[in-house]
Amino acid sequence: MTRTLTARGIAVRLGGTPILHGVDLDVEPGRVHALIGPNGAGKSTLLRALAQLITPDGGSVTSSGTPLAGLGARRRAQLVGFLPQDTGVDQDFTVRDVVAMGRYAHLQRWRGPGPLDADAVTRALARAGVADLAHRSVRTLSGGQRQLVLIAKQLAQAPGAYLLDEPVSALDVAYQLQVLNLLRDLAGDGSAVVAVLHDLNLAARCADTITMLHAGRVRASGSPAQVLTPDLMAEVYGVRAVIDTDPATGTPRVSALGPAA
Ligand SMILES: Nc1ncnc2c1ncn2[C@@H]1O[C@H](COP(=O)(O)OP(=O)(O)OP(=O)(O)O)[C@@H](O)[C@H]1O
Repeated sequence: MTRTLTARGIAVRLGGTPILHGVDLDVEPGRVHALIGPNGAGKSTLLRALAQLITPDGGSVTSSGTPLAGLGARRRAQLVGFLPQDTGVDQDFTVRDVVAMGRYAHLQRWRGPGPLDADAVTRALARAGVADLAHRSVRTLSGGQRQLVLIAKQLAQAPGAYLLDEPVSALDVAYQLQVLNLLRDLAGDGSAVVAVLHDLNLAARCADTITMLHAGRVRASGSPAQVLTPDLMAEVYGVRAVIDTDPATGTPRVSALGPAA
């Protein structure tokens, strides 16, 4: 399912405080789009608004022209999937059970899962690299393993757009690369992918486009080379940074050297 995800003028207030001020975002199918910005810039809030987990006070989110607001949960889950930043799980489900919950979006009303759903779950477990954990209780997993399991759940859900809040924050370097390659593969399949990434060099390597948020507003949006500039690093992060080209990957490389002058 190839669908464009578009946000226009997203405004959000939380606890009476304005957090997002008219944010626009365009994510094309087949593209990985990174959201970056300092702590508290509003990245998670924007992702939650895109996923309709919070109702924006203004603006709209559409999937290839279909407004997400007001859709039923099942239809919405076909269009967008969300990986939260906090992957804590309280209940005593097996890994396979959790991944199978991703199939909810595709089950017929009054019908249980069928062989196609079971196949989709098996493939998702394998693709996320957690097939060997399938029968473990999620409560017994490490933070990184839980992150991979929730990514597998999204793969089973197979939405039009994947929204991932810091999907590699708990992962070791090998799994970081595995997940970032997976995001590229999902885009290659025609999905729209939006990921909050704190590691700017990983964002530069993985993303086609980057949006930089600052204090609830889009400060810059474009290719990694357009967004990762010394001026914006100084203005938005308050750091003096040298940007060169990583000789191994050919993508921009950010070296933060100290506080901005
Ligand atoms: N429920 C809430 N009530 C009031 N303010 C909130 C609430 N949730 C978040 N905020 C505030 O909204 C702002 C944006 O938070 P958000 O989590 O979206 O930022 P972020 O860019 O994802 O940050 P981080 O990189 O630290 O995860 C912060 O100042 C935060 O304190």
